[in-house]
Amino acid sequence: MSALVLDGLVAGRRSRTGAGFRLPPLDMTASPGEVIALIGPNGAGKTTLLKTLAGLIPPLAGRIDGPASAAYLPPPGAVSAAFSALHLTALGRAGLRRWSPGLTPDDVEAARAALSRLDVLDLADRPFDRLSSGQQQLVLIARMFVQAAPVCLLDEPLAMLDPAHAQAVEAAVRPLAAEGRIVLASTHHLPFAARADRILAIGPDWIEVKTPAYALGADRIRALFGVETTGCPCCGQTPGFRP
Ligand SMILES: Nc1ncnc2c1ncn2[C@@H]1O[C@H](COP(=O)(O)OP(=O)(O)OP(=O)(O)O)[C@@H](O)[C@H]1O
Repeated sequence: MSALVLDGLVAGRRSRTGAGFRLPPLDMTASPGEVIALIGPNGAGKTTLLKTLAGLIPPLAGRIDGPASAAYLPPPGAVSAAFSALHLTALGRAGLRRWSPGLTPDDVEAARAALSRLDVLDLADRPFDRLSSGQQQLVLIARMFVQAAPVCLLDEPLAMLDPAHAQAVEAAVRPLAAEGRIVLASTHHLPFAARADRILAIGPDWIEVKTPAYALGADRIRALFGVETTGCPCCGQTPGFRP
């Protein structure tokens, strides 16, 4: 799998008057197997950047080179589907095989394996729309496993989750990368960001990609959120760092 190379990428939103939202230029190379956490205050531009990387919003300037396809996981509650969890997971394979009027045995097998891997095979026959937010997140991450996308973009995967589901979702993220994918995940949960390989922080007029130890230092947290803390401004938990 190849690296994701951002060369002077400017993500933003155009407005009719031309004065839309615009992030500073971003230069970054992400390697296969890397987990990068996106942090920044509300409205900083995390979703805008992820959607730009997913090809859902055109860049305002610069280049995105590397893998041709990316899978985008929207924030919890954003996906509505009347299919079963198994069906929705299996549909992740739609781009990988010839057109078929229904699911093939291979689709079903791949979906069952992915759901089982995330310990949610018991949800297979449940309608996706009737699952809780945390259950839906796990199913959508299972779909990422069958999608085989080299870049996985997760928009606040831990939002609205209780500690147990947050732990389960976080535990599912690292294996996505361990299979050689590049994972970018936005979050307001700094202990989760602390366990990433690198942190992409979006400030008021700056953007930087640093180690967790640097990005979560008191100075950078103050610059980013305007709060005095060495722990997570949301939960007070002290971030831990990967060795
Ligand atoms: N569809 C849209 N059209 C125009 N501007 C938008 C649109 N969506 C978001 N914006 C603006 O773009 C800026 C960045 O928003 P974005 O959703 O990317 O921030 P975020 O960092 O993901 O925020 P949060 O942490 O609150 O989810 C904000 O000023 C927002 O108002």
